[in-house]
Amino acid sequence: MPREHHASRAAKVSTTTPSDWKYVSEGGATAVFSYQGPPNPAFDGTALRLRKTSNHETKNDIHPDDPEENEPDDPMIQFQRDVIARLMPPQFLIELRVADLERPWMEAFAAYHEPSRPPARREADSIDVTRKKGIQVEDLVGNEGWSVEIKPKWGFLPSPAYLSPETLPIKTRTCRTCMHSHLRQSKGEVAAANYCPLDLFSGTEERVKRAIHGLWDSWNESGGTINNLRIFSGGRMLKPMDIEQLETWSQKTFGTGHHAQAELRDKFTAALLPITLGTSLLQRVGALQRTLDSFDREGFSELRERAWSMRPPVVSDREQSGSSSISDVNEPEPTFPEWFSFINTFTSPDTSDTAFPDPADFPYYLQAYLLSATFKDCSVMIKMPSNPEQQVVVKVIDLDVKSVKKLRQWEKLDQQIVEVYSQVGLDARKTCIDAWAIT
Ligand SMILES: O=P(O)(O)O[C@@H]1[C@@H](OP(=O)(O)O)[C@H](OP(=O)(O)O)[C@H](O)[C@H](OP(=O)(O)O)[C@H]1OP(=O)(O)O
Ligand SMILES: Nc1ncnc2c1ncn2[C@@H]1O[C@H](COP(=O)(O)OP(=O)(O)OP(=O)(O)O)[C@@H](O)[C@H]1O
Repeated sequence: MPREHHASRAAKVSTTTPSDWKYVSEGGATAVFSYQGPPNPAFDGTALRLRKTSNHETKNDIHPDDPEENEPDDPMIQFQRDVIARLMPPQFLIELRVADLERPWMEAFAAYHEPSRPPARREADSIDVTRKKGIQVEDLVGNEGWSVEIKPKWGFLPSPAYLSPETLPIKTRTCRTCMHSHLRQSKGEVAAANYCPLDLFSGTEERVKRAIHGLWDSWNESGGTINNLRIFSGGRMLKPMDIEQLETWSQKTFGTGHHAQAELRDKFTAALLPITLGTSLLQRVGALQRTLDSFDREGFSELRERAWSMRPPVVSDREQSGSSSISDVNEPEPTFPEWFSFINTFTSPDTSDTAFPDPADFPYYLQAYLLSATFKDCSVMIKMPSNPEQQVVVKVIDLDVKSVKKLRQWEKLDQQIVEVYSQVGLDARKTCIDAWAIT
């Protein structure tokens, strides 16, 4: 059983003022603010990660029904401690502390920081002022020096074992992220179309260099709006069109301010390449993504169907919900004791890949699939030293628990990605090479 859980707690954030915090950035679920107030050992060098709430619909939240008065700690904290920490060396993880929040302070905080948020995000969601708990984290951007954030996405090609004859030639040639970028472009959306994660995960100099070039080019072409690459300098996110800001960063970092874009890209790549090649973090993330998702979405859906068909013929959830497809009904969210037992099995030396998974073991494979999704969506933060005494810091962030409520969405997205890519002519299809493919 998991140990009794007592997460460490942050000092009272309501003793700070909203203006002591500076907006850093945000993702789909949370927004992050760096402490920049008066010197205070309880907050210096830390950031606050706050949950957001959709302006339009209920989010795929794992604990939406908890009464407000006994809101649990953010599940990410226990998930990192009991699950992620069993798979990731500690040097790659950041400390997470519970930050107690108070409604009036949250309201003032959200109102103060709203103008700093990107318009598209403001339209979609808001800081959830009803939350009583946030997370205080080590600030990887800070006020000095510069940091790079890479969201690598999916670093592997699926095993062909469970693919349909129609999708097999497509999915084993072009990686999911490159196909997803194509889908986004076909819808007129921004995408990192010059970047292939299989290059980044390859571990070979030429290919990693190509991946960093691709990230830079997409960052540049998208006006810095892609989420696969973010560059921070002096606590602010750099934007390629802000020439003055770019020149200041270049001056401080590379000793000369004025560079042609290609020259700046080369300097950026030269700084990042040895770090990317020298860390074992990417290989570990890629290996976890791959081993936890060993049947692809298609094999997983088939296993799920078979598991449902084996259930006793009582009034099924499907009938109760009036639904005709299992895709519309969810299994319960795994509990922490279940996660604990999963990770024991997964890390056990006796666990071997089975060629034909038993549908009776579906709960295990469901957890594996959810955990794979966490690693497919995480980001790598690289904090460059701001003086010769410091070392480069490489951390993995955004290791949230994924919800079973996303299964249907993942199924639909997978189908759509392949369907749209199947319309690309054979000659125009990208060939992505998986350096770590299990043969
Ligand atoms: O499905 P994907 O691959 O597009 O990933 C989603 C991300 O889109 P991306 O492709 O990285 O731009 C998406 O990122 P953005 O909101 O687009 O920055 C989220 O990370 C989302 O996770 P969650 O809903 O916040 O838990 C991610 O959803 P999950 O698939 O991880 O559930
Ligand atoms: N420890 C940190 N220090 C500095 N900045 C951070 C830190 N953690 C996160 N950030 C910034 O805040 C952003 C949002 O955080 P995070 O990725 O955890 O949110 P999310 O909503 O779960 O993202 P996603 O939608 O990608 O799942 C990150 O992309 C990064 O730019």
